[in-house]
Amino acid sequence: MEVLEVANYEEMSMTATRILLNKMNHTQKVTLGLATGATPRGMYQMLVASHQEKGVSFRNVQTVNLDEYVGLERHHPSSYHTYMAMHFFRWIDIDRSHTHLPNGKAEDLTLECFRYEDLIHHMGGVDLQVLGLGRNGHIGFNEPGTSFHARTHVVELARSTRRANARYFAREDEVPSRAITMGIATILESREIVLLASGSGKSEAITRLLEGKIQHQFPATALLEHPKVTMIVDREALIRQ
Ligand SMILES: O=P(O)(O)OC[C@H]1O[C@](O)(CO)[C@@H](O)[C@@H]1O
Repeated sequence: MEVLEVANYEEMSMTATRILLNKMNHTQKVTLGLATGATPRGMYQMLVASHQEKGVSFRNVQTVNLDEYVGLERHHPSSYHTYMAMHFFRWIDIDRSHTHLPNGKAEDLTLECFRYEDLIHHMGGVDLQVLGLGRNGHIGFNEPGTSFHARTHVVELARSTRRANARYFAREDEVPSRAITMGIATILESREIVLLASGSGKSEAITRLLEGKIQHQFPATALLEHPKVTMIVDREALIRQ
């Protein structure tokens, strides 16, 4: 795992943006795995700016997102479908039929998980996966204790995760209790992974990850098994706990 230490959130976002644009430049049709949450927002802003100000095109890009809440309509203001549209897709020239998220409203959720896995496979796999990091070490919505062999599946969200994400809902009890997420095995099949972390809130998680021991109670340590991971971490997140 390569660790890139950067000064702050802006520099983290800029470094991630550069890596994505470089991948787009060197691959004819690129499949990006995308994440939500507060962390990648700056990166999306910079990617949008590169389209609007420098004419970078996303026509050769297809995307798959890591996760979506179960039970939310795609147009719900707090769904990840809405997040992606508002922060990224609506501002760029990507073909919207090439952007994919799990359907949290599917009647048969098990079937939806299989469909999503199949879709990723037919897209040729993920060239570059962007990840945020949960304070409890989750990646996607893979909570502590999740099998590293898991593929796309339905998860019960940890209380701490629901609490952390309550800021995106009117009330904490409106945060869905379940989500569909790519599994750790699905994530590890990406050809390349970029993990982003910024701020003191992530420093405990980063300290644990940098210990370098694989622990099922800390899902992000699964990344230690992947041959091409770049971690972009700012100074605050690197302060040892
Ligand atoms: O970037 P944030 O908001 O700190 O969230 C970290 C992680 O938690 C999630 O928001 C899920 O709880 C992920 O989507 C994200 O990668």
